[in-house]
Amino acid sequence: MTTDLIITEIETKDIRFPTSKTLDGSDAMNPDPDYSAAYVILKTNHPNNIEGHGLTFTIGRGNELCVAAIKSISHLILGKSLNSFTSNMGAFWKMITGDSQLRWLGPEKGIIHLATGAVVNAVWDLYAKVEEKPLWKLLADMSSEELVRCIDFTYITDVMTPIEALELIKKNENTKQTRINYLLKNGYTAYTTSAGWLGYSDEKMRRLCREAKADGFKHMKIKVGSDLKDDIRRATIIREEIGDDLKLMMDANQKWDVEEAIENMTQLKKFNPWWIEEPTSPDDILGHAKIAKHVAPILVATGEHCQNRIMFKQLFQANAIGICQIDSCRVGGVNEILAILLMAAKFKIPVCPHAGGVGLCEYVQHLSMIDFITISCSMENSIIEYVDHLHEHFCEPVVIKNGAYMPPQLPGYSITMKEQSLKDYSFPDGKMWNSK
Ligand SMILES: C[C@H](O)[C@@H](O)CC(=O)C(=O)O
Ligand SMILES: [Mg+2]
Repeated sequence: MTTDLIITEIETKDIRFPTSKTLDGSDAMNPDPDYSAAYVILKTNHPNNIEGHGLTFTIGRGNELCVAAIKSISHLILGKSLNSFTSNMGAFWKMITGDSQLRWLGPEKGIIHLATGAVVNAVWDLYAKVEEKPLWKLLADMSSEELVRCIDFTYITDVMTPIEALELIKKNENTKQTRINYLLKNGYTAYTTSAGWLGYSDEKMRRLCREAKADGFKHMKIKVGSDLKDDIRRATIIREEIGDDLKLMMDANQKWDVEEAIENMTQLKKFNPWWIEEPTSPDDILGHAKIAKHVAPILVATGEHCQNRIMFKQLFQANAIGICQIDSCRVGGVNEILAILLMAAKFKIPVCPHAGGVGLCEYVQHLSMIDFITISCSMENSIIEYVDHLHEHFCEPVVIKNGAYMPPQLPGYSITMKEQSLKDYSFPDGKMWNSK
């Protein structure tokens, strides 16, 4: 069937969850997010009605702009066969990001690139469903040559060429199965952000810390950046609850200027944070490098707002980050993620994906697993973010056991939402938004 599978119709949806009511997901820069998804469904002529699903994450207002951008990209794939894309996934990605008129809106950044992420991920979801494999397995089963062919190396060949990528992947090709077996048995270590949202009361934070510890988490992240005195109070509480053995990470969500970040981290270093995340503007590569130099051995982490592989390349080149936080839909989907994973492996920077958002945990587990199986082939200092929200809306929600993500089993990219959830949380007409 693969050869004749045609994308016959493309549906988009504006899905929003009112998380601002409970302040889940709140941080110093984003005090009241409504976790949202610009959602796309690729319908096909498959006899079993197989569909490709994808989403890009936003935090509420403006989600409609991403939906509109997805609609604008749709003409590039409507009526085409899946096989015409999967026969050369790198060329497919170049085609999607290379539309001569749409490209002006980026290039490869902002709303148009968020929409690209949704569409590209939906095509990968469809591909994996048709092949009847979870995405991580689809990628793991590719030959090194096939995997490298998925990547557009434009603008990164000064750091990573296709030949170098092939050498890097081939080195560990023969031991892939050992790592797959390891994952199936032990999973991939998760860390939790769920206790540390900025809008939570001290009591709630204490309770969630205890629960997270009991659930087996060994790493926790808290939000900082609103007021230094509050940051110190909250960090004190967290350390009281989790003790000195568990690793603590801090996330400032871009709140500080460069010097301010250095000064504030001087005050916060007594809590022994492992990393400081998004200390300043995501576009300030030299600023990150300066902060990294001054706050060492605390590592600088960033990526959830890093718009493309070229920015990641420069962060690596400038020694600006010690942790690479890929985001499954901020950049243009799976293909671009593979390029970033390869560069991270070359620079020996651990990858700890961003997953604070609806659907992001479901997405990124596949990416870390493929990194471990075929690219960096290491889990040293690599952990996946976990947030305890909205998983009930997915057909295959993440499974966490003893603080680790277990490999997804169903075909696809785990991002298909339940029909009822898509209906109820549709904005503005779904029953959760329109109670009239
Ligand atoms: C607005 C989001 O919840 C953001 O705070 C997530 C984030 O920074 C993270 O998970 O890291
Ligand atoms: Mg963050």
